[in-house]
Amino acid sequence: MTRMGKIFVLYGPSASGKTEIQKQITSGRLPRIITATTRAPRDNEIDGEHYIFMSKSEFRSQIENGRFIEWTEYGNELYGTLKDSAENIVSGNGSANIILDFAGVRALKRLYADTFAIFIGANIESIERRLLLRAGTDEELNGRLTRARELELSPEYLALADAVVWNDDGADFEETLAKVQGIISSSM
Ligand SMILES: Nc1ncnc2c1ncn2[C@@H]1O[C@H](COP(=O)(O)OP(=O)(O)OP(=O)(O)O)[C@@H](O)[C@H]1O
Ligand SMILES: Nc1nc2c(ncn2[C@@H]2O[C@H](COP(=O)(O)O)[C@@H](O)[C@H]2O)c(=O)[nH]1
Repeated sequence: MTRMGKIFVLYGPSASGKTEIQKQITSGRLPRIITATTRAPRDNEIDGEHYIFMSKSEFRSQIENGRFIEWTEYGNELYGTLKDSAENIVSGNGSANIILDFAGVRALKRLYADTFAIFIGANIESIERRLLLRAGTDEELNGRLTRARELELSPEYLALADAVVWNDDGADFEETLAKVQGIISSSM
């Protein structure tokens, strides 16, 4: 399929700033594809806005019915992109943005040649500080830190990126945002 637009994927370690960046880059010209998850909503998260929240049995039944273009397991939870959420955007000519993990970036790149992956990184100290501020269990915190150390900050993970932006503590968030916006504008 020939499309004019691109799908900009933000990926990277937990707490690197993907969601904060996504809030600022999402617009009529660059809508966001809302994904689905079985994890519990965080305090500020609204069903249908931040994620489509569903039970594991519902998620599994949607997998069996072929409703996902891709899905993954992260921690002990399932995450996936529903065809319905993506189809208006990917069947048109416009661009869109989405947050995915490593498996999701690989899957989307296989499905859509016009996928542009932006790695949003942060050093492990920043990730740990931010995760400690976020309500969550010790198990979740440790799982996310281990995953960041062992996988999400690895050269293999970064190798999928078409562009890399670091957002460590101490970096001015506005500058991070300007870098991401510059990358998107010049690639759209
Ligand atoms: N440059 C920065 N300096 C300090 N704090 C930051 C910076 N950028 C983002 N943060 C903060 O870090 C926290 C994590 O950010 P965010 O939720 O966007 O991360 P994420 O990559 O979407 O995480 P996850 O993948 O775990 O959902 C938020 O509280 C956010 O405000
Ligand atoms: N492959 C996919 N990965 C996804 C999807 N939605 C989110 N994610 C990734 O999951 C982790 C954890 O997210 P969190 O909100 O619990 O912090 C993160 O890396 C996201 O990028 C999806 O539909 N498919």
